Amino acid sequence: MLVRPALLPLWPPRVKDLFGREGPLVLEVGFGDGRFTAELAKAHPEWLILGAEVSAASVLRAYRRLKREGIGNVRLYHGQGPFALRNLVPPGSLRRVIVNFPDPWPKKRHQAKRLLREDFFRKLSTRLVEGGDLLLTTDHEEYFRFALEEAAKTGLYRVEVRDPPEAHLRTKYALKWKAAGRTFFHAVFTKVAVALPEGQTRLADPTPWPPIRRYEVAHALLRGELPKELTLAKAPVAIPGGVAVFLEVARGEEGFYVLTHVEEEDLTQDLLLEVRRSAHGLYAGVSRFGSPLITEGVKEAVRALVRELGGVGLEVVQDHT
Ligand SMILES: C[S@@+](CC[C@H](N)C(=O)[O-])C[C@H]1O[C@@H](n2cnc3c(N)ncnc32)[C@H](O)[C@@H]1O
Repeated sequence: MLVRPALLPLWPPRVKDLFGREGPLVLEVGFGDGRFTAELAKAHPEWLILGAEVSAASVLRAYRRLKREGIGNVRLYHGQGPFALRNLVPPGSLRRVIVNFPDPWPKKRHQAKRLLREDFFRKLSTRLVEGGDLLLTTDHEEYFRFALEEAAKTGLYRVEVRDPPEAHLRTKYALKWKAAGRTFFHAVFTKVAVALPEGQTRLADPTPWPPIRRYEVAHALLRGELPKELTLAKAPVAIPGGVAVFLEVARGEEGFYVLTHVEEEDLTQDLLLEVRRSAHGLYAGVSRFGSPLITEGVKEAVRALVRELGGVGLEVVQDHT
């Protein structure tokens, strides 16, 4: 029931491989405790529902609920909605996206963190089927207006403002805000066109916004003695579309573990890099711990680590970064 992208041989996976059968595909972003997801799955047993949620505690809660209720047509992904949309959903395949009570990020300086921005609506158009839609329900009027404006900027959606369907008012947050006497807002954004890459008048690329590229390995072998201490620059390293930061270095039996934060477009990972003895020399590269996704950004972080090791006199003999 849990989707582990690192273990999938293909991005995006075929719908049949993910769910064991074909069917109308629906994505819910930010499913929280999963009570709405469970109700939706039971009300539409023919639907295939992929949920994305960044909170690990919520994923666990939803996972237990779905298991308890014997629900088989839901897959849960622990991570960002845009990541799921980009890498787990084939282009032109989504019937519906559901967003119930998205985090509103009310402060002006935090608005870039909002999910329903112009860029998201553009990308979404590449994954929705013709006539596919996004349903938004929220208690936050300012975010609601913001989402309407952002979608309108794209010219890719027909938007209808309606009363929220009853089922969308039974989520955990809906019940909380109902008890507080809040008003609810609901809109249906129906795709009428797909975003074209700049300068193009028709869609030539069969996979607009292609999935993130993954790699098998990211390591180097170096000649020299393992240093007694390893001190790495704390300054962020620029990587394509983001940054990497070495947060902490810990000493282990065979060498050092470097807790590394890598932020790329649609993907944020905290992973371990290792500098340790191996049968072929000193290994500097990604640790398998936590099955990280080896992306261009992760490779760039390894390159930065190798550069630092070069600075303390270690010489690269094999470079697989
Ligand atoms: C206010 S809660 C609403 C939860 C649930 N939909 C409900 O109505 O009870 C917002 C949820 O969205 C999740 N979330 C926020 N940003 C997200 C993102 N980019 N991708 C996936 N989940 C996200 C949060 O962890 C949180 O569980």
